Amino acid sequence: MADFARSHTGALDSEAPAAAPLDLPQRFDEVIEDLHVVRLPMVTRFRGITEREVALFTGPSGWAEFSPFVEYGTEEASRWLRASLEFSGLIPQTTALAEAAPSTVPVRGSSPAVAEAGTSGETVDVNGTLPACPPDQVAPILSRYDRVGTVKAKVAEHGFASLDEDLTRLREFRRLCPETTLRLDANAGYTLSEALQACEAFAEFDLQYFEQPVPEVEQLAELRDELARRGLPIVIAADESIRKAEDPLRVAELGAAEVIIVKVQPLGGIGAALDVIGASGLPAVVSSALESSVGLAAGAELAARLPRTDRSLDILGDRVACGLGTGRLFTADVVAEDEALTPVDGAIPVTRIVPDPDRLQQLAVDPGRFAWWADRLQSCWSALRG
Ligand SMILES: O=C(O)CCC(=O)C1=CC=C[C@@H](O)[C@@H]1C(=O)O
Ligand SMILES: [Mg+2]
Repeated sequence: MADFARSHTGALDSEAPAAAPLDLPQRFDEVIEDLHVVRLPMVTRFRGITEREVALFTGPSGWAEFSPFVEYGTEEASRWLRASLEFSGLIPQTTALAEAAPSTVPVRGSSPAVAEAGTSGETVDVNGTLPACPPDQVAPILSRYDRVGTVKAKVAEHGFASLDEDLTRLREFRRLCPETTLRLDANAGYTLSEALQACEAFAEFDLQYFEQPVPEVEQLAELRDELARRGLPIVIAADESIRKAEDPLRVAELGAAEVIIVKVQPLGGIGAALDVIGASGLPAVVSSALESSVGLAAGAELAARLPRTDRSLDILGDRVACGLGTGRLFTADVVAEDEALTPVDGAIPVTRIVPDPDRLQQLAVDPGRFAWWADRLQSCWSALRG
């Protein structure tokens, strides 16, 4: 049993937990045998960070990752915990998940601790991710992805002020990769009028879609109307606007996006994500939340179960390239390179990951950070109990 911090303050965010209370024991350490917290160094700054802390634990179905970004409060982070508990088998799968395609997946890693290992050999396509970087970094970053057919580039890191740098980086990208499918992601970095100017400027790059140019759902809808009025055929995707069960319906009702980006942990699990996709009726792309291979495995399982509609085929093609290639943004992972879910020829396998104990030790955070994560886990656990 891991040595969990006992100094839990019990201080929760004031809001109610994200979904119906779960019937869980009072303390999570009565259930979780083995908790590890590791720090993964990144090859470059991404989303403002250069290292990523993630917590890993195991349950009846195998290893799962709990890795809300450190600034997230308990209410939001407890959805991430619900996802990890479901993936580890510590809480039952939701109906959508249980009813989806068969779930026998192979196991990779040091010791196949999960009995139901299969040999499906299934893979899902991924996109490369190009962070906001100087133009001379474009080639070295892309070379880490070898033969990837789709790239997602981050723009608007400093809002509209980044536009010139973004255009220089994207021109360098197009010079190097004239045929590669390109997506952009502004992480809600523009106002509506800035987004319109940016779309005018980005139209030359032949985009598959543009992810979350503006923060609000209503602004996304207005942006789409105005793009149509100006005859700019840019497909808008919603990412930050899709976090709770009710969000996709609102996005669909307002016509705010033509594509939704879904992430397993923020949405509360694979089953919840499938519900969200079903409710919206919109084409979906699965993205990572910048996870270790353990967390990426849950994303790959969801990606393998994406419904394919005519609209999805039309916008996203035969095989949806998901944002699950982010293993390439780290310099270390919890399994050896040849077992990690890093893309090879633009795809990753659908498989369960068992971390390597030596790596868990080498990458472990210091006791203070471990105690912080154990405390956070307990807070989220208490919130889920309601
Ligand atoms: O989609 C990808 O290619 C990579 C994942 C990615 O972009 C993200 C991962 C984690 C946090 C987010 O800020 C970011 C995103 O906005 O999609
Ligand atoms: Mg995004």
